Amino acid sequence: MQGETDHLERPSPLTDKERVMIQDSWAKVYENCDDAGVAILVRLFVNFPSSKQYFSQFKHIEDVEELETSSQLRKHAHRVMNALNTLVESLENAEKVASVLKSVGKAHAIRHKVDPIYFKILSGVILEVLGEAFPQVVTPEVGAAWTKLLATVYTGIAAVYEEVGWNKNSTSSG
Ligand code: HEM
Repeated sequence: MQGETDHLERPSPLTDKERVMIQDSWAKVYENCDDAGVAILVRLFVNFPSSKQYFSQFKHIEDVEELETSSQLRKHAHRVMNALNTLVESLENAEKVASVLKSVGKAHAIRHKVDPIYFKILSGVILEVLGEAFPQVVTPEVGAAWTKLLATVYTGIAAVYEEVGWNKNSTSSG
């Protein structure tokens, strides 16, 4: 069991300053919520094509424009951005954060059978795309605060996966 817990090492809680930096920078990103969400998910699927395997409607699509216009992709982008918005709005409310992570984690583990590694990969992609799209907003300090938040999200999701008895070998992706 010990070997399984390294990814559950929780980052320290966000400081007040980090919370404010995240909320201020998110406000700019959220103004362009749909574009930013689609850019993030397209980057995920282009750079890590195996992450497409879970999406019935575009798992075989490679053309970037086709990916961008896929309604299943756009819908998921919207859902991801909405969930992130709820998290950012609730940074002061640990219970709310835990409940969002629980429902996202459970759905992806049990219903969608998504390997949790993709949540870690997605965190890196979010940072990369936001840094490129909003270089003035995402200063190194702001980037560091986001890194911490996204690590918290990932460890929270990984804990839920463990709680529901996630087993890599039971995926249907084969
Ligand atoms: C912060 C990260 C993420 C959030 C907040 C998120 C959120 C959501 C939400 C709210 C739904 C719809 C409700 C549901 O069916 O449970 C959903 C569906 C789904 N998610 Fe995610 N998701 C995230 C990451 C991922 C990743 C990394 C993958 C796979 C690589 C993934 C694959 C899916 C799939 C396959 C569905 C079903 C899509 C459909 O039925 O059209 N999600 N996600």
